[in-house]
Amino acid sequence: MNKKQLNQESKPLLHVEHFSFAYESLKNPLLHNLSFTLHENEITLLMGASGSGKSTISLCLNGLYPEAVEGFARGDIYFQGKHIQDFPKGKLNQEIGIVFQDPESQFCMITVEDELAFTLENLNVPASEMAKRISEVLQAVDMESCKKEKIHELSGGQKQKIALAAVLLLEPELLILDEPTANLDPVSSIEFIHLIQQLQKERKMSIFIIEHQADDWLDITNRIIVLGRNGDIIADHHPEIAFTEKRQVLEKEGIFLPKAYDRSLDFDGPSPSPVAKDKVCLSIRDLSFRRKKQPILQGIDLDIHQGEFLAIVGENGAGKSTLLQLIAGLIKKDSGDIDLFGKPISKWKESELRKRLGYVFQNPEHQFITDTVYDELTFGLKLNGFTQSEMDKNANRLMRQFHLENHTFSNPFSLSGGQKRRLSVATMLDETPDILLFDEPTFGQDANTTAELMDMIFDLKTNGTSIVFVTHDMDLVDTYCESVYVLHDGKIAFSGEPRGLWDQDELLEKARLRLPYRIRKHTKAGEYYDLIH
Ligand SMILES: Nc1ncnc2c1ncn2[C@@H]1O[C@H](COP(=O)(O)OP(=O)(O)OP(=O)(O)O)[C@@H](O)[C@H]1O
Ligand SMILES: Nc1ncnc2c1ncn2[C@@H]1O[C@H](COP(=O)(O)OP(=O)(O)OP(=O)(O)O)[C@@H](O)[C@H]1O
Repeated sequence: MNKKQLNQESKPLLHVEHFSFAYESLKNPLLHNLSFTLHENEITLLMGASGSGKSTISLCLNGLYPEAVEGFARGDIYFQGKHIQDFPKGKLNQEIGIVFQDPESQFCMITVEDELAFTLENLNVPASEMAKRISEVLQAVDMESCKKEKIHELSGGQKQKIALAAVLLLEPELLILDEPTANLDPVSSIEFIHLIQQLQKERKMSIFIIEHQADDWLDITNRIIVLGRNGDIIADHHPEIAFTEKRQVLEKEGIFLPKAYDRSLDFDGPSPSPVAKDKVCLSIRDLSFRRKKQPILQGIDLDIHQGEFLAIVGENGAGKSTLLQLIAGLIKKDSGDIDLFGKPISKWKESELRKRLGYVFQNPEHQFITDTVYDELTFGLKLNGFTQSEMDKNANRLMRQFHLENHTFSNPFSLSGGQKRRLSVATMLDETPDILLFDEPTFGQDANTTAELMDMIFDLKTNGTSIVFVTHDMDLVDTYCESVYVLHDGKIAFSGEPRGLWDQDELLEKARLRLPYRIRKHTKAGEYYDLIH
């Protein structure tokens, strides 16, 4: 088959006909009269602005919505020629496996092994076969060593791999992946895509992937479907056509063009002017931390200067989030010193510490404490005795800035993944602290919201706030950060300006990092096939 054609000649697998969907709590219907067909053996990417309804479609396709939510659907969905409503309970979820955007919401059991055994039990797999099936699937996602681990103790990227393993056990005909690489380190992300390609070939599955950045999927994707802001399909083409002939439509929607197609990129790269490193806000000396007697961090030295934009990078499980939690005083060090403005972090009063230091968690849901977006944005102000009109003014400003103005009274947990992430950042900006810790602040964002978020964070830095930024996106590190720390084997394996990191081939490989695109483009290094072969 000519790869440039859609898979029209393959057999249809799932057919959506005039399908519309509305949430009861939203003023306007979300999805409008959608009609499309997914074919056997096809790999399709679904793209669209944050909040356009991508996750909602995927939950409708496997019959979870509208049943599990307060919403209305109209139109029909057929799987293998049969209406999805005619499938026996539980059968459709097996045929159409879905890995949720937030893998945590998918787990029912405490340990990895129990979670996978639970899935097999539901499939009536005999106990004697279970151990073998569990080992095989953990091997496929490179997580064998975590079989006995508690799921809540895994890092974000590790959880994502376990969620995939659980769904693979179902041996679905159609696999839906909602932003599957969002929390993976750069090399794991490439390996994951390679794994999906292999699985697709071996199991002849169809795959439907929701992604904001198509770059690394391009080689294996047959088709791109784009959902517009008005809830209709605005493009459905082979990637090459979508990103050339339809590029203006996509750009208007705020969709990331793959870097290879994005002529607007400045390949010489901006170079953030180095901050004057005279004022240290936070200093870490010889910091060590263990979990269950295992060293996670050892002998860490790190200074955060006023107005510095500092990145912390490293492979999944390297200890990046742990380091942020130690800095924020949320967990206690085993040894060493963490001083904020010269005073040990443990000596600060909780209320004072929170004013000085803001922390945007890796999982936004861990941060929400109220029932509405408005309450979330005004929680701190209320505690500090601000008046109603001051709170309104502040909340309205933040909702406008973060495109949440249609969600004032929405429950934070009902927002889309990207909206949740933006809310979690916004809540830290009611009163700007001296240091802001961001754990992967841009995941789940489209091109426009990423650019806006980064510009906003950069403005904070320009006004003197220190930014500590955990990310897997080396292009952002290259563009925005003055300093970068690489965590590897519990230690700091590199610290300095990003440009000093990009020629450390051995370290980049060990720490599972990837060169930023502007350098890959010139050197042709770190391309898809270099990384997986
Ligand atoms: N359970 C729910 N109840 C009410 N509204 C919801 C619910 N889930 C999602 N929404 C709203 O529906 C819209 C679409 O959300 P959805 O998660 O489908 O978007 P998305 O395209 O996947 O976004 P993102 O790229 O940010 O993940 C958003 O405005 C969101 O706030
Ligand atoms: N609450 C916890 N209890 C026990 N172990 C944990 C806990 N949280 C994390 N860990 C373990 O500590 C190590 C470091 O995890 P951490 O979340 O800091 O990594 P990370 O670099 O942020 O990873 P990722 O990029 O995947 O988010 C991992 O091996 C993880 O399994």
